[in-house]
Amino acid sequence: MTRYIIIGAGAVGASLAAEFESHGLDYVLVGRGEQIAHIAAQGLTYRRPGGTRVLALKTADQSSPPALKPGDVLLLTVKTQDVETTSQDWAWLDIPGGGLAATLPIVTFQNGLAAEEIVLRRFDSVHAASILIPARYTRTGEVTVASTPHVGVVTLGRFPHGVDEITHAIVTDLNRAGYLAEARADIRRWKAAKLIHNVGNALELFSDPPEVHAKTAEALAAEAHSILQAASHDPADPSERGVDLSSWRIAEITGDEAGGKSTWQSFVRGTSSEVDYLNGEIVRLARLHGLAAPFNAAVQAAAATLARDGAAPGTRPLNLALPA
Ligand SMILES: NC(=O)C1=CN([C@@H]2O[C@H](COP(=O)(O)OP(=O)(O)OC[C@H]3O[C@@H](n4cnc5c(N)ncnc54)[C@H](OP(=O)(O)O)[C@@H]3O)[C@@H](O)[C@H]2O)C=CC1
Ligand SMILES: CC(C)(CO)C(=O)C(=O)O
Repeated sequence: MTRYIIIGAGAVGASLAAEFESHGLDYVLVGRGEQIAHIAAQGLTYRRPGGTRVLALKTADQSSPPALKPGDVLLLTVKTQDVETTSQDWAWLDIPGGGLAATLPIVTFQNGLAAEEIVLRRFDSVHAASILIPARYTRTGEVTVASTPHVGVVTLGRFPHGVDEITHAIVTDLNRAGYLAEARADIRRWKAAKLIHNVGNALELFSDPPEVHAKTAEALAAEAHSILQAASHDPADPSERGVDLSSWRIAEITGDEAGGKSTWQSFVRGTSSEVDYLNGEIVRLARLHGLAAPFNAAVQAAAATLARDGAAPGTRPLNLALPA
């Protein structure tokens, strides 16, 4: 059985560990700070639509990683801004008995387009995952996943393109663990499609009325789509999915307010946000191609200044001037 080394014990990583534990897959969850110390000592409080469980998980602190074995697969579930350091820390670890961790397959779960390019500098077998999951981590030791009946939807492919035996084996294990997973040879198109959605994440940080947010989200997405196309990214269309999402839905879980995407969670926890790799990726691509992305640039700057000023989410309007 493959052992998965899940690096990053937040919303995506801890929920993967909880599902692997519940479905008999082998794994170790590697985290840092209070979060992993709490999970190791008291278990993970795992909230799902069917109820809340406290799960004892196999854990390690990043300061003393588990001894690696040939056949291990690394699942990278940190935010994009932590991918450079994390992949450097892991790539050059020895596998006792021979070889370096850089020879092991690694799966990048990050939103945006940057993670795979970073990891590919050190790892050969890079598998990119695009994950749709309403996972929330705002309280130490606790993760909520409100979707049902499947935990999340994962599209997975070898980066930059193709699928291999390892891709298929990981997809099989994710399906066993309760995810709706499929292998795709054109994973960059799926990552680009998800980014069009994620450029709207930052809107939850601002206090404008919902109808203004809805219009702003449309403008951000349209701008992202046209810049991605200009940069030859050809985002996938949802109709191309090989899995049926018709029964997949988000349920209400008592005790958690609605909304709360990953960017908002970072602000609530007072940690760094991924905005420079979401809206900032669109801005970067626009600049590389002699174009402009004014809406995404404005949202990136507004989120950055909110963080710079240590202001809480929801305390300022965005006040973005949209075309009539
Ligand atoms: N949350 C969600 O619902 C979704 C998230 N995603 C994407 O998944 C990726 C992960 O997001 P998410 O799970 O929300 O992020 P979280 O911030 O919840 O979790 C990341 C965890 O990684 C930890 N970490 C950072 N660096 C290291 C390190 N060197 N060693 C060990 N642990 C480390 C962080 O610790 P610390 O807190 O100390 O920084 C944090 O606990 C992101 O790219 C996000 O965009 C995609 C779909 C949905
Ligand atoms: C929850 C989801 C799927 C919504 O955009 C996400 O990708 C995020 O929170 O970053």
